[in-house]
Amino acid sequence: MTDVIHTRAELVAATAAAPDQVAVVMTMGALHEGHRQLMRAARERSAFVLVTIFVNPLQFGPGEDFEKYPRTLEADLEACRAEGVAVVFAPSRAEMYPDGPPQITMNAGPLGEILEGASRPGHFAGMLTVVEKLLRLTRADVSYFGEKDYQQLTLIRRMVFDLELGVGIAGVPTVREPDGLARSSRNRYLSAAERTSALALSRALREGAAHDDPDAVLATATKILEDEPGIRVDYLALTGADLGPVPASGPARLLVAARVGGTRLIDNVPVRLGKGH
Ligand SMILES: Nc1ncnc2c1ncn2[C@@H]1O[C@H](COP(=O)(O)OP(=O)(O)OP(=O)(O)O)[C@@H](O)[C@H]1O
Ligand SMILES: CC(C)(CO)[C@@H](O)C(=O)[O-]
Ligand code: BAL
Repeated sequence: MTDVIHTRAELVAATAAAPDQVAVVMTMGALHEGHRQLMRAARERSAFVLVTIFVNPLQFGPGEDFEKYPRTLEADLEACRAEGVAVVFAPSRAEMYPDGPPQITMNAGPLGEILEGASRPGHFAGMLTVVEKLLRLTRADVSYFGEKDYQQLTLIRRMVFDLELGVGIAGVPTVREPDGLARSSRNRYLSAAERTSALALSRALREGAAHDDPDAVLATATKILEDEPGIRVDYLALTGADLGPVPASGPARLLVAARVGGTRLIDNVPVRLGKGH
């Protein structure tokens, strides 16, 4: 049985009665296989999985897709029931921000300024603010996030470390379509032709990551992206696994963001640099 609740009072009652650790999966709804993988990972750890569904206005900039973001609550609840989720918390905007937009918000620091942060100013401050609130409101023991949003995951880990939030953060590898496209709620905006163009992102990352030399990684990925006329690349970046400088050898990350028609997509993969890795 999955309880669907909308208020803080109901949330307090639900978590007080939790029979196990509170394992939280935070989402903006329009649930797909990627979200379901997070729920399954959470279920392995706890009998009490709580999913939040909230399209957080604070993390959307002017001209972004806050209004048109897909809202599919009934189908989302079906997915949560099928995954054995104990509680779905789907608050209204007023429930989350009873006094309007908060005056005190998170500062995402220097890691919040690069890549996604450079393209979406204020996005990570808004994201961290709601994640911190949801960690507290749900009394989470552990929370699960996808590597698809790798910079988000990295920043959440950093916030938990820097602010001693005392909650576990678990990362889950990106779930892909059989042809490689990373699952995303925004994929449903794509026409058939755009979806074909969008495949260049995962192909560029996959073929780039097959190399162990940074120049070859970037040259391979760049060529594939340049050869696809249906996309406009926002960034392609090779970083350390912590999003810092590229190491001479060892784990690194290759990240991309691009517009396909009117849709902005992101993706990333791990890379092993240096011979013998
Ligand atoms: N393909 C995926 N594989 C693994 N985790 C995912 C995937 N897609 C989303 N997630 C994770 O699900 C959680 C909720 O993400 P969100 O609701 O924004 O979905 P989304 O599909 O990333 O949406 P969008 O792409 O439109 O931002 C995040 O932790 C996110 O990283
Ligand atoms: C973590 C999150 C639910 C916060 O709004 C959102 O950024 C997302 O869906 O990845
Ligand atoms: N998936 C990250 C949330 C966002 O794009 O706003």
